[in-house]
Amino acid sequence: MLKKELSKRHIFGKVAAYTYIIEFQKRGLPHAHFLIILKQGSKMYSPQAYDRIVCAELPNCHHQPYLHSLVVKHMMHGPCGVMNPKCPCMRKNIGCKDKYPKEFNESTRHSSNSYPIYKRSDDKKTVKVRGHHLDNRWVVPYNPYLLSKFNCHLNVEVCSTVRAVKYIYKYIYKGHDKILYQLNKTQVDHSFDEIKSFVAARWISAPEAMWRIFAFDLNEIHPSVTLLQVHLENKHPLAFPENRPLESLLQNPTSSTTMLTEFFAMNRQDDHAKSLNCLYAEFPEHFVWNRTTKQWDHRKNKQVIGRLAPTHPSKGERYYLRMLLMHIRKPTSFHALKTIDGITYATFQQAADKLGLLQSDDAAELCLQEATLYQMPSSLRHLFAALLAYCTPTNPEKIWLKYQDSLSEDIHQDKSIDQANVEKIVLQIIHNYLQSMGKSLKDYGFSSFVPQRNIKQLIAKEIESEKSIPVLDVDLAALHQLNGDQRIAYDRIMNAVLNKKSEAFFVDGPGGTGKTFLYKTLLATIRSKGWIALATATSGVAASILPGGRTAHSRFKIPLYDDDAATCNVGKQSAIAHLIQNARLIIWEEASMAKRKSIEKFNEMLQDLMQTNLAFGGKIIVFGGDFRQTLPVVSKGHKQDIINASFVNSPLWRQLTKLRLQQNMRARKDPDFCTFLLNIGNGTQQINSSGEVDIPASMNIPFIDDDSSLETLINVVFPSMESFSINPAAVVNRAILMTRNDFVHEINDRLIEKFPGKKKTYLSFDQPIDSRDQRDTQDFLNSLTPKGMPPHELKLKRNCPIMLIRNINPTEGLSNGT
Ligand SMILES: Nc1ncnc2c1ncn2[C@@H]1O[C@H](COP(=O)(O)OP(=O)(O)OP(=O)(O)O)[C@@H](O)[C@H]1O
Repeated sequence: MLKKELSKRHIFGKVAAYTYIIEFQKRGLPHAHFLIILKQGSKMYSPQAYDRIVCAELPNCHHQPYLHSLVVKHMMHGPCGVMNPKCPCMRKNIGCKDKYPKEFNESTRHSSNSYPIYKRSDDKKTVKVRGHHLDNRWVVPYNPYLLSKFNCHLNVEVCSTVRAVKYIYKYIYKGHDKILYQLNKTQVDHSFDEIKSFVAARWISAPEAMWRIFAFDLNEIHPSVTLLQVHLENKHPLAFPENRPLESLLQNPTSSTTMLTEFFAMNRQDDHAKSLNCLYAEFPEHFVWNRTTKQWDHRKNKQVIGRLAPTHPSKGERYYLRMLLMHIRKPTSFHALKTIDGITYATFQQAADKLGLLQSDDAAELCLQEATLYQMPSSLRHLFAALLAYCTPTNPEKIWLKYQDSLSEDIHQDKSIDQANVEKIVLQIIHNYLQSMGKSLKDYGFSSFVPQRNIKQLIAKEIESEKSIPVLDVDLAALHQLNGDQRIAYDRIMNAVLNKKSEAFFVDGPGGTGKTFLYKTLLATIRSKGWIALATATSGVAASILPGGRTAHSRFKIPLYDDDAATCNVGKQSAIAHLIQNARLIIWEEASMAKRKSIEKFNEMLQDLMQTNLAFGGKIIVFGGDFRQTLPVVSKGHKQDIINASFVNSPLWRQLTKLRLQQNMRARKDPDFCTFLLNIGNGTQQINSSGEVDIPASMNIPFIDDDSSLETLINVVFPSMESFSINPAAVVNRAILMTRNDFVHEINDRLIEKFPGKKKTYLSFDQPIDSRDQRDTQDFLNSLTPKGMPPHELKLKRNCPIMLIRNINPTEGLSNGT
């Protein structure tokens, strides 16, 4: 009925789109979150327009007695705060999470990043709710018509800013609450399979069960969205049963038909489709995809929106194909998409360039041009490789030709090398940099470039660079400092290495028990004998701590994305394959943070290289980590998804020899802190009545007010900024963790002001797609802080710590996260 009021009777105006989700909470009663997007002519832009729909005041009890009684009954918040500290909205130190009571306001006005601030007059009118007298500051915004009609709690807000809209979307898509429970049964055989006993479960109350039994809608998006396939010619995914003969699959004509190929076919053969002159994205508005016949049928009713599957620029031609599909109407084939003004181009990229769809490479060029003024050729080559890898310029060869001289200046000095060879050498160096980032110069055009194929030379280079990793005396001497547990682990591992006995280990130790100390000792011992020991870690930061460390993903070319079919990209004849075959020991630190699939793919690659079915190809591997610390990151995953993705869930886990380190070496002088940390990790720390762990008072900074408490925290963590500027290493061991990006920016701003030295500010340049919008949108774009991007205003000082967010040069330790 509510849906009908909104979308059929248009009580708020003509509706362009809506989405809603039904939720069940607390005692299980259903409620809906509805987001309505109005059509252009109906959109509200002014506070006066908001007032026509939303009210946040008590109505007049004489003129509107019914409405007044409903507001009192359903729309008064709390009371909370001092009147009722136990109200469910109350949060420690913050007060009411919904920020009630609100302020009095003479009139409705815009607010910077949330819902509007509604009119709440200070008219001294109060009502008695749950034993307390409440005024207009406690009224939850409502719509008088809907409230009177439905006689229930119905909060109506105007989403006047992008942030408010994003918040609502988050609400709508956040999914259901889940709980995790463990089944304990009497063990007959005394074996307890920890993994199997974890089962994902959803709490369903009786009303929700009824809702589902009657198959009522739980959510809806209107218009619905059809996702359209985007693939290169004959490169579409095909699903088929495992035992189906490949021949029959190939003979089946529908094996080669997809949404895209049939879109082309319709544009060639169907008169209606031809007359529509559609873009691919518009096509589903008129035709519906029949999955069984794999054909587009004429759409009779229902409104839908078409969306092309997103593609990242790094996907090369597929990205440019998508771009063309977004702009070319009624294409009849892949070939037709490449044909512009009668000329057929070799690639989709060239066609897109010809159509003027590609951004100019100005920014990349300007950056290189500026750098040529003061940087040495070797740094310039690094920069050029980074620009290729991260800025995806549209015409890299053109930029290369323009700056070739500056990029080759040093090699040119060597008069024994002729011009043609200088070019080859410089391109090879750039190619090598790109390879360390998992890319190749070939990915960026450079059709005439032939990478150095002399495999013997490449093998020698890889082995040479591993063997040249310096062995530090302190790491060698550390052998005599190992504590009892470390010594046992060291002896077990070295015994396997010396006797070439295939075995895989897992070094399990809570933070600070000296895992890294042990790895460094092992690496030093083995390398000092002239043998190869590969040091890898899941994260770039951990890898940078180990001598010669690389991330496991980059070292073993493990696929980054969860693609079941993908394998480690290590050819049997490649230099890396030889390096792995020759390695006496492989260390993988922070394996607890790696996804089990990555480790399973690593195992398959080793079995393939070593031609054996033994676990990890019979190599001696030392995995390490601490499952009490960070687990694998599963995007938008719930606890159960994270547990499922963990190494412990892999069949390989059972094949590892577990070595335990227990003595905390980092905090030997603070045993209370050690015990506290360990208890948290083990889940044995006592919890309070709300199910939370109380942080001991000695570790807390008392809350006085936002400003002074934050200042105290900063002073405790960074007591002397002066000393850090002399000894930069001291500062990188300290950090303040925050829950939100805007808090991080606020603290970074404060810290950089305190840091000694002259401040330098770097500004980013934001550009809207349509340059005519530059004036209106620039400030807004500058205010955005998307993840993985530095802020618009980046303030730095010499020696201040920074964290890289790209793999600039992994071989030199400049990887993401370091
Ligand atoms: N046997 C030892 N003798 C002296 N110092 C040690 C010993 N073992 C470890 N340490 C020191 O203790 C500190 C913690 O060790 P380390 O960083 O190796 O622990 P970790 O288990 O890797 O910790 P985390 O899990 O937090 O990374 C380091 O400063 C290290 O030098």
